[in-house]
Amino acid sequence: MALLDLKNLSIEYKLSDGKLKAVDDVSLTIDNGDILGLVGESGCGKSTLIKGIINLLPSNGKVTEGEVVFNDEVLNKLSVEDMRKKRWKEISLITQSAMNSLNPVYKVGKQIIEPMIEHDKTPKDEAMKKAEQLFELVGLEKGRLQDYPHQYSGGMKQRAIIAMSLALDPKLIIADEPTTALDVIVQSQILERINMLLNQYDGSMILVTHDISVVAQTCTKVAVMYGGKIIEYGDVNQVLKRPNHPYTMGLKNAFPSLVGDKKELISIEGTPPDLSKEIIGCRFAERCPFVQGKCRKGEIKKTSVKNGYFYCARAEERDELMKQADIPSTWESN
Ligand SMILES: Nc1ncnc2c1ncn2[C@@H]1O[C@H](COP(=O)(O)OP(=O)(O)OP(=O)(O)O)[C@@H](O)[C@H]1O
Repeated sequence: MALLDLKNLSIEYKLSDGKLKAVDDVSLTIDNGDILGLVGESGCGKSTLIKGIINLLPSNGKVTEGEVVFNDEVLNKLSVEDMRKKRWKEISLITQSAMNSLNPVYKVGKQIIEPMIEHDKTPKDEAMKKAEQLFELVGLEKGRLQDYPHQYSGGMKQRAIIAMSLALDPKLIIADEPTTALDVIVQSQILERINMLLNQYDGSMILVTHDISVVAQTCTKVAVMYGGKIIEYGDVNQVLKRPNHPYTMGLKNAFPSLVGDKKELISIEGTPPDLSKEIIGCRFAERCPFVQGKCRKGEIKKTSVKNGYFYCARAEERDELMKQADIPSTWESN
């Protein structure tokens, strides 16, 4: 049984003059120990998807189809109160704005140990010891536990929130661009340490990022989102070494490789589609250098591969497309 199973999940926002399908028929699974990278450009539906998973959609947002199954329980049918009980202990969320959720009137240490004492009935001195270890993990001095949030910089608050979200050994951490306020080296150090900690108790993580290099370094699985749909999903080694979808091929070209030779970075011209309009055919067609007539017609079929899938009308020609995708001139305005 998977820890998290998203089954054909669709989410819509109501607009004053219509609706917007921000998540379209998304399916994926996360097992214990998996670190899933959810990548894609701004506006492609990543935040909406994670808000849908934890039942935190704004009032105009709604799951219109599908299910979020976590530990054999359908989360999108739970009451707000039942869902609240699961947060922190079972599923913990780290967002950029979370750093504003530190309470200014309490010392940071108190805020970290309180959930351990309340939820897990951990004795106070043990909780404090764990808080110290977590601070070490995120690179904060333990003496800082005695400070108030206003004595912290933005980056320090971010680290404290990460420590807090790990305090109850949650089964699943959902981290929405958790380290972008920090510099690149610190980012990768912290992600590596979170990984090590999760490894100790087989915890899992969904890491939302627009940076495919971070995924390569941190994740076991990857879901590439574009225009509300996961257009490619699978094991990280498979997807990043041998991408099947032209958008993934393009993303790979657009980020520096962490290992290996320096290569020319090629950006993908254009912008993602407007999700408030109906999209017929492939949603990447407007920007795809390999677009043909058949890409603009009807539903694009799903092609299953080992441990994953992708949606491309030219799936059979994948090897040839990959060769062309490696050539910079392929991506010049088409
Ligand atoms: N409350 C809302 N009401 C209406 N539309 C919304 C709302 N929130 C997001 N959207 C729209 O849903 C789509 C997906 O947005 P979402 O924030 O999920 O994308 P994202 O990939 O997380 O982007 P970013 O990386 O910028 O956070 C966008 O078209 C966005 O404008």
